[in-house]
Amino acid sequence: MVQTSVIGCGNMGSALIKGLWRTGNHTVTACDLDPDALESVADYVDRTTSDVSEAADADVVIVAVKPDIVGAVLEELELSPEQTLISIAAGVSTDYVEARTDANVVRIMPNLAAETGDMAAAVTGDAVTDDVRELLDDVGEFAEVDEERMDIATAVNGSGPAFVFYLIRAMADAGVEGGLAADDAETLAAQTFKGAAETVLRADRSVEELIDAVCSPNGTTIEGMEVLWDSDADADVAAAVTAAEERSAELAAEFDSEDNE
Ligand SMILES: NC(=O)C1=CN([C@@H]2O[C@H](COP(=O)(O)OP(=O)(O)OC[C@H]3O[C@@H](n4cnc5c(N)ncnc54)[C@H](OP(=O)(O)O)[C@@H]3O)[C@@H](O)[C@H]2O)C=CC1
Ligand SMILES: O=C(O)[C@@H]1CCC=N1
Repeated sequence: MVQTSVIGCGNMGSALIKGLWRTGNHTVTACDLDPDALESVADYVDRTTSDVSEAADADVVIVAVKPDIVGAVLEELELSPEQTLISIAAGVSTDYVEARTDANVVRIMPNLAAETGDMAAAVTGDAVTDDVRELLDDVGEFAEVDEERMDIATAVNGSGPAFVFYLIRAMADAGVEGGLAADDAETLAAQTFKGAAETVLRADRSVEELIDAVCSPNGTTIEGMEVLWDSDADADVAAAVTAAEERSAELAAEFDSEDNE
């Protein structure tokens, strides 16, 4: 069992906690100042605390607070070089965290799907150990990337679920417009995204080949694809990703300038 602490049990921290709980490989301590946040994860952890120093008693400490709180939490957190500190904050560099702890620092950009064991994560840093890889494997898929790629990874897989939720909503709304019950439309749209994603991950065909496979000659899909190919839908998705990437870089620049003050 890996002793793991999660500091900050909001949207992302609680998703990681629930994902880790499902694996059965972790003894988890949840730490948050908000009693309601602790209450919401109490069924998935071994211990809850509002005291950061209690959360320090772990092999792996995941700091899952908002970026602007990371510095304050690190000030309170005394760790040794034998421990691993995982930082998941958007725009907060490995250097920023390393300068404030003695622990091995690993920077990860996770996503909300950790909760169901379907997380896509980017990880960076020299201290990525097999234990960290195992943890990431436990809750989904991961890619090891250079630190300079963390802004784009943040946009693609960190913010990405929101973009996909938006697309699911658009497809479900079209279903409702066509007469499906709202619940059915949402289930059909969401399951279609899930199935399509699984197909991409498992098939040995390219995305283009898979589109071809759905488009029967003189059939229905090609009519819809013609609309998409004639639209700016791909450019709009790319613009959303770029906007998120730029914001991540902006946050990183703010933290760098704080470091140099
Ligand atoms: N949301 C997402 O999908 C993703 C988020 N991230 C990163 O995860 C981090 C957390 O984001 P998110 O979960 O959305 O944020 P939330 O605000 O939902 O969660 C943060 C939690 O930390 C608590 N907190 C604040 N100060 C402390 C402290 N000193 N000690 C312990 N707990 C504290 C907050 O309590 P209170 O509300 O009372 O302040 C809150 O419960 C961010 O750095 C973000 O960049 C990364 C990938 C995806
Ligand atoms: O929106 C954010 O800043 C965080 C980081 C990636 C997803 N949510």
